[in-house]
Amino acid sequence: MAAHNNYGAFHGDAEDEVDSHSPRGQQSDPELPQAQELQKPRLLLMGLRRSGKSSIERVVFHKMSPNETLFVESTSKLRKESIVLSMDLEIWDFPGHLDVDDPSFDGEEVFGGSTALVFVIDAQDDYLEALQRLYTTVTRAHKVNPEISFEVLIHKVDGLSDDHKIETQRDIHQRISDELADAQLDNIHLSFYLTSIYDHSIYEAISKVIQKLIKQLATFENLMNILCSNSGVEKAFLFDIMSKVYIATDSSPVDMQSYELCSDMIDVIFDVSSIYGPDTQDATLSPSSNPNPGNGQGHAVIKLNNGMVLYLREVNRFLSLVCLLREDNFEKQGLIDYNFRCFQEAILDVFRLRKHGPGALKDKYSHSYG
Ligand SMILES: Nc1nc2c(ncn2[C@@H]2O[C@H](COP(=O)(O)OP(=O)(O)OP(=O)(O)O)[C@@H](O)[C@H]2O)c(=O)[nH]1
Repeated sequence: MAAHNNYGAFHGDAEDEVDSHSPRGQQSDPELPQAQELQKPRLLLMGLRRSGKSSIERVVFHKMSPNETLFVESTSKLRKESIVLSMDLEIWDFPGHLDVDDPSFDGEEVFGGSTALVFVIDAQDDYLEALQRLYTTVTRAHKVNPEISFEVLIHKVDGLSDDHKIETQRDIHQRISDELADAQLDNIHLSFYLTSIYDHSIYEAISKVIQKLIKQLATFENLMNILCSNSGVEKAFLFDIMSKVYIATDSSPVDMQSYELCSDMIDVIFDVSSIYGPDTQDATLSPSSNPNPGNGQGHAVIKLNNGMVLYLREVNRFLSLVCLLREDNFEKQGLIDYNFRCFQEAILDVFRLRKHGPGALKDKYSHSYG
């Protein structure tokens, strides 16, 4: 153990060794791209002390309730975690006192193998020190790994008025852009999100961060566009059901209200199904607390009192599609179901192709292989 190592990570004293965690007892799905054939994307969570990093990770990936995070202890050493969602992911949660200029910090190792750096700024606090840390972290990381993406969460905005939120984002953006420009580093791109664990904003932001890690995102989006335009669907989200992160949506703009409705549907359906649903192998929808996988056949409908319908269809045991459409269009449910089956098959083909290469679909599309 390195005596003066203030992040305790790479010399064997990390708080948790890379610990394979799958929420609610899941195992990796052989149908999905797995770590051995993909390099597992690694997300770094950084920020000052008590900015809310660990809370974000616990709320989104461990289903901790926001109020419980009040009792989360300050992180003293790096926590590494391996998360199995619809994709494998590694998350490294750094303690707030981490100094990337400290000689014991191995920037090559940390930034070299990482895909995204999520920097959390506490918007309820004076953020000048955080901006200074953001600048040093970003410049160091970019030097080591120009491919790494920078995601800045302006966090705890639940305490701010709408005007104040916008002003804070503008100010933070301006200050960091000026500093980077002064150092002639304006080629570094940072994305900003206003977040809070007390509403859906944190899920939306993490969804966007995760989507950047998905190489097949454009294919998923295309498939969703085709499904929506041929089925009269206004908006559709492909959700990772355990985290409620959406890994893809169609290309129409995301409005927060539709996202909240679709995301809440997952909670409602899985809560109801965990109480009233069958708890055996034939469970069609796998309830949140039920380790039995769904079989990709589950579906649920909620008719809203404003003439809209929410329609959920399970794609496989990790993913569900949630659509928002007009009740009139839902009259052609047979057509929607047929289109959904084509969509489901195409999504699963993408995963097979990714895992096994073009040969995986040889029998199915023999004409295209000569
Ligand atoms: N109001 C509000 N409080 C939050 C939010 N997110 C986290 N917190 C609170 O912020 C405090 C610190 O959260 P942590 O997750 O421990 O922060 P951290 O960045 O991991 O802190 P260190 O472990 O010291 O690096 C906790 O009391 C959380 O309840 C948020 O969105 N809004």
